Amino acid sequence: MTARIIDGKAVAAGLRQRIAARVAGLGYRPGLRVVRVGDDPASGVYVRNKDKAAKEVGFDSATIALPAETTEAELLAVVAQLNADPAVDGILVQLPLPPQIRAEVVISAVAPEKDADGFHPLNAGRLASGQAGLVPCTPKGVMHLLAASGAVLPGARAVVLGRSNIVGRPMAQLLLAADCTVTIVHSRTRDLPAECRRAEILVAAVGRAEMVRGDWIAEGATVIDVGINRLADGRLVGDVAYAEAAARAEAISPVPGGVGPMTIACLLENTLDAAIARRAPRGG
Ligand SMILES: NC(=O)C1=CN([C@@H]2O[C@H](COP(=O)(O)OP(=O)(O)OC[C@H]3O[C@@H](n4cnc5c(N)ncnc54)[C@H](OP(=O)(O)O)[C@@H]3O)[C@@H](O)[C@H]2O)C=CC1
Ligand SMILES: Nc1nc(=O)c2c([nH]1)NC[C@@H]1CN(c3ccc(C(=O)N[C@@H](CCC(=O)O)C(=O)O)cc3)C=[N+]21
Repeated sequence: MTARIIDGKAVAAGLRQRIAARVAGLGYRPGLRVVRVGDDPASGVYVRNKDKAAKEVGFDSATIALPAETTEAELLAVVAQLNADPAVDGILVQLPLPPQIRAEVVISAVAPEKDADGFHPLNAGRLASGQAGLVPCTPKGVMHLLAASGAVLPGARAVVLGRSNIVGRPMAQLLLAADCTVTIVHSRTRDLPAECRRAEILVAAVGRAEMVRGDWIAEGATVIDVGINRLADGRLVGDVAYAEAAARAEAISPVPGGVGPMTIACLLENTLDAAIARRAPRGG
């Protein structure tokens, strides 16, 4: 058996098309601002891709590039200005930040209703308590991919590999909200291969190139690979050994062309949802 490929590029293109159609009917351009501190080359590519995708769906999008020596207070002042700007619907502060800036302080300073990343503790708390809010883009993109692949979630055993605030934890919350039986595994888990082999749905977000081997995968599982790892030879690989896993899985997402494009499409979706919620408040 060789697995069906879950084509994130195609699913993301479809999502962007639906977003563009909704934007065309609005009568205004949703505003997105991406703030970048320093010039980490990897971030540069992502930031450019975000800006390009946002403009293509009709957003008013701009990147604010600040020097690497920017202080926390200076960054907070920029965030405050964006919070107060009525033309701005979505704010994203690109991570990682330089060491003199505390990421959690900056994340908490973004207005929760403009938090396009869904990283603010209020939005994280809403997700954990089953309330509506802005949801982190990468796990949200994974849910779109699972839906597109036809995976049946209620009652399914799902294993999430990784527990970061950006991917693993919110991923587990979304799968739980979709009625999966969820297990989170991490660096202190005793027997990772055995835990992963129990998964009907496996989401890998560890940041370790090809750590998940073929014999960690149950026959017929759906595998979503969030990992983006650049090898010494320049190749981009996921957290899953793709060929080995594809020999056992029923469906699998590739890297590149899997979760990555979905993350960007969901950033646009969050910004559009934020614009609609903020500009047309219920009862207002
Ligand atoms: N496709 C996309 O759009 C995105 C992709 N990514 C990619 O996803 C991956 C994960 O990102 P992120 O969550 O931010 O990473 P973090 O480094 O923040 O978290 C990694 C998690 O994996 C766990 N882990 C690390 N090493 C091991 C190990 N050897 N065995 C078991 N568990 C381990 C850690 O456990 P512990 O908590 O115990 O330390 C931690 O919970 C990266 O490759 C990143 O590049 C990230 C964001 C977006
Ligand atoms: N505040 C914040 N929010 C983020 O969402 C955020 C961040 N900071 N910092 C960095 C990570 C990483 N990330 C990716 C986005 C798109 C691709 C992507 O489009 N990847 C393509 C192409 C990859 C390539 O060719 O380099 C793919 O996988 O097919 C990957 C990774 C968002 N992140």
